[in-house]
This record gives sequence, structure tokens and C-alpha cells, in this order.
Amino acid sequence: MKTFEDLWAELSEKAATRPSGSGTVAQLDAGVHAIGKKLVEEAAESWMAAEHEGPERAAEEISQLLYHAQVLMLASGLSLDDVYAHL
Ligand SMILES: N=c1c2ncn([C@@H]3O[C@H](COP(=O)(O)OP(=O)(O)OP(=O)(O)O)[C@@H](O)[C@H]3O)c2ncn1[C@@H]1O[C@H](COP(=O)(O)O)[C@@H](O)[C@H]1O
Repeated sequence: MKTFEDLWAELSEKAATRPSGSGTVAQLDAGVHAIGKKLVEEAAESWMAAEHEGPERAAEEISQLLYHAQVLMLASGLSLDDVYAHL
């Protein structure tokens, strides 16, 4: 099973090597504004799933929320430690 740190390592590699066909690279090229909109969209979908669609759908939406949070971190030049310092 993939962890938050596993995903971070994978996305960092994608950002560095920019393989063709990567959705992450496309998101990074779209910029912080577009990434932020996706993050907010996934937050709303997580909320709706948790309130109306049950735990399995909530878990799915929250995984997408975490993905987009990591993409925003990459686009902002942040490391995991930069964020963990505030937990
Ligand atoms: N975990 C994710 C992940 N979660 C969400 N998403 C993206 O977020 C979108 C959310 O889906 P929705 O159905 O909510 O959105 P949608 O509006 O239908 O989607 P779009 O119109 O934005 O495509 C998906 O279409 C993906 O583009 C993800 N994209 C990639 N990953 C993982 O990231 C890694 C790198 O992926 P690539 O960069 O694409 O190789 C791989 O391990 C992937 O599994």
C-alpha cells in the first residue's frame, strides 16, 4: 500500500524528470492557481462524500485531496519537512 511519503517520493521524481503523459507534470505546468482550484474541488468532494456517500467514497476523495496537496507543495517549492514543522 502506498503511503503519503511514498507518493511524495514518486511525485518529486516526476517533477524532476518530467516524463511525458504524467498528469502531475501537466498540473505543475498549469500553475499554482489551477492546482489550488483542484485542491478546493477535492476538499469539497471529500466533505460531500463524508457527509452523504459513506466512508469508502470519503477515503477515495480524501486520497485525491492529499495528492493535490502534494502537487501544491511541489509547485510552491516546499518540502515535507517544511510542512511537518507545523504539525
Ligand atoms: N494519486 C493520484 C491522484 N489522485 C487524484 N489525481 C488526479 O486528480 C483527478 C481527480 O479526479 P476527479 O474525478 O475528481 O476529477 P475530474 O474532474 O474528473 O478530473 P480531471 O478533469 O481533473 O482529470 C484525477 O483525474 C487525477 O488527474 C491523481 N493523479 C495521480 N495520482 C498518483 O500520482 C502518481 C503520479 O501520477 P502521474 O503524474 O499521472 O504519472 C501515480 O501514482 C498516481 O496514481
